[in-house]
Amino acid sequence: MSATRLDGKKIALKIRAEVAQSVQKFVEDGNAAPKLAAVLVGDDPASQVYVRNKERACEKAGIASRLDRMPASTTPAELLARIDELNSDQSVNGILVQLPLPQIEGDGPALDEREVLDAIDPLKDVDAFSPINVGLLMQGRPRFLPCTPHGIVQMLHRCDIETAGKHVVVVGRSEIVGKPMAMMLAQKDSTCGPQTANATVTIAHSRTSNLKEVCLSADILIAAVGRPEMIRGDMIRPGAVVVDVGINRVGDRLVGDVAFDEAAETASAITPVPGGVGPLTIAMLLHNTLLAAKLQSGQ
Ligand SMILES: Nc1nc(=O)c2c([nH]1)NC[C@@H]1CN(c3ccc(C(=O)N[C@@H](CCC(=O)O)C(=O)O)cc3)C=[N+]21
Repeated sequence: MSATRLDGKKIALKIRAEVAQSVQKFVEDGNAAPKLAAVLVGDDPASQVYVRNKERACEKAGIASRLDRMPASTTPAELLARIDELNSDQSVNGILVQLPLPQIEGDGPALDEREVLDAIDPLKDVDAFSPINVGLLMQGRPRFLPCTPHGIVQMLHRCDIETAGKHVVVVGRSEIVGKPMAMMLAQKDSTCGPQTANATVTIAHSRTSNLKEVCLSADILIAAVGRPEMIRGDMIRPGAVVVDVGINRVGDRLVGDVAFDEAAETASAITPVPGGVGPLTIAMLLHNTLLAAKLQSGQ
């Protein structure tokens, strides 16, 4: 392996320490500690782990949290009522509805993710999934930045990886990662984070016919497709930076969207899974929760 391993865990701990310091200052200035409300519907084991990790990270940063567990049989009306309650609860600064929502067993009405996310007060939308926050980002005047793409931007910046003038290929076009990631890297100057804009961006996806050629033209390749190890070594341009957003459970192993060992032969730098992008997502969630508290206190 010749590539540098980009240690997301270490960078995330640094960011979390910075957030903790800012939280402390915010509280010393006479404000209540920021508070995050997480809503977990159903009992998906992976979601349980994520939500617990988020709670623990909040606690370490001095951020209060509450977890609302709701059964998989929750109806849309019940979930929307809970979100309303959190929207009007002045002590709650950030609201996160853990995705994916469970698919209904039996014949009750299905939970529509879009409808649920649309119901979250945009000022408390720490995931930045609401149409208002997506629109603001699109227009280059973001309020909240979505956690995973923001974490990637922070990592590139903190590892001195320049994006200006570079060709970035984003593989995947999800609302959560691919689309906002592409938009952020194409922005002018630093509207979406320091020194991490002005890239030439290509969005590739499952219907891209010449995926290998497109990937081979990337200076920075961001894989966010959700298919285990689909990006192979022969798709990496020598010296490219590879960012692996994939979190795939294969048996009892956690693997990314990139075949790490192959890609590391050719790349100049690469993020591992685990220990890459995942921890950064949580760090930026804490950042957004503090930002939400500041916005709501008029700062
Ligand atoms: N409303 C909402 N917001 C989210 O941000 C959200 C979500 N729903 N649903 C699920 C996905 C996934 N996600 C991860 C966050 C951290 C790790 C993470 O820290 N992973 C560790 C390993 C964790 C493990 O071992 O399972 C790592 O990569 O090193 C992974 C995945 C946030 N998501």
